[in-house]
Amino acid sequence: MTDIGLSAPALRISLAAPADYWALLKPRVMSLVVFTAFVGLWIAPHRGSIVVDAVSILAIAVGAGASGALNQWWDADIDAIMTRTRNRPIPAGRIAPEEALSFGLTLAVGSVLVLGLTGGWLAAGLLAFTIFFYVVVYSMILKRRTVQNIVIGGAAGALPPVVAWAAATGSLAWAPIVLFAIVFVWTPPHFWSLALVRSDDYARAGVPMLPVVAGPDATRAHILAYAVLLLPVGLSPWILGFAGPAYALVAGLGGLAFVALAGLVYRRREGDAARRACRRLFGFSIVHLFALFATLAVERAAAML
Ligand code: HEM
Ligand SMILES: CC(C)=CCC/C(C)=C/CC/C(C)=C/COP(=O)(O)OP(=O)(O)O
Repeated sequence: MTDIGLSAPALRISLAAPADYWALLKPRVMSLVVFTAFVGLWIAPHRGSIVVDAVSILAIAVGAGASGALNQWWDADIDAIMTRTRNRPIPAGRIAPEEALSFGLTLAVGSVLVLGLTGGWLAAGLLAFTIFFYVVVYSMILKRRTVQNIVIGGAAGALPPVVAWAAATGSLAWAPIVLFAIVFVWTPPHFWSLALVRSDDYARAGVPMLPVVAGPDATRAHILAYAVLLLPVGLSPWILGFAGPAYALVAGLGGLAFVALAGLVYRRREGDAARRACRRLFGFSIVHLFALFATLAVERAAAML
């Protein structure tokens, strides 16, 4: 918070810097979430005007950011304990929890209403459900209670392309459900590769992440299993006929590279080599998901020429 310097205590006003509100939205993580939503809308068969579609994507982005702010409001106590998160605006004391709560709630309600007006009430209902799932089901209920927290909670991160498809078409279909499945299967290895390196943080905060509860070796086996599963799931848009050969190539080669990197995580169990393997898989997870969705979008753009 920036003290704007009025000296009498009754007149002291504290304002958080815009950068701190921005950080409440978890912008880097949400950028990829919003990109998957954009692709869900882009490949949908019926699209509205460019302005209406742009406002729909903006509403989904704001809803995602709002859920990040509400997550940080709820998790402030554990974020204060973990090295990775202790400098976030609430635990660092730069934003008051109640400010974050009203900021998050206002953006959440606003984003759902705007999406209702531009993309229809099916999409708005799905966005509201996604925010609810991340904040209430994942953050408030599962995260501190079950080792399967991120497997189930991952559904929230996988829903944005479905929300966006619904905004474009007013209905649902198999294609967005397949996109949901890709992000859903991708999330556990994405997250556990980081959790393996950060397991001390989670242990100190008392969060029952897989490496803390089941140990690193079981986590490595889970990572490898999900990486193997991601290969056919990643190829399914091509198998089902709504993606072309470029996509098949990216999903096939990228999926094999993902399995290979997960294999290295499985085999390298000690010291710096183990940590490097985890960081490499975490970094590649982001590149791979981006590449899958970007290729779908480019193929669709090429088909429209
Ligand atoms: C339950 C689901 C998920 C969990 C538990 C999770 C967890 C995390 C964590 C802990 C980080 C590190 C963030 C940080 O350094 O503060 C991270 C980074 C990231 N996540 Fe996820 N994630 C999930 C789902 C997703 C989804 C669905 C996406 C996108 C579609 C995504 C995209 C990213 C990106 C792009 C980063 C890197 C951000 C950076 O550069 O700092 N995550 N994730
Ligand atoms: C449209 C909409 C509402 C989208 C939401 C998308 C969503 C649920 C993304 C999950 C992203 C994420 C960073 C989870 C982190 O888990 P965490 O909160 O346990 O991570 P942390 O320890 O970094 O806080």
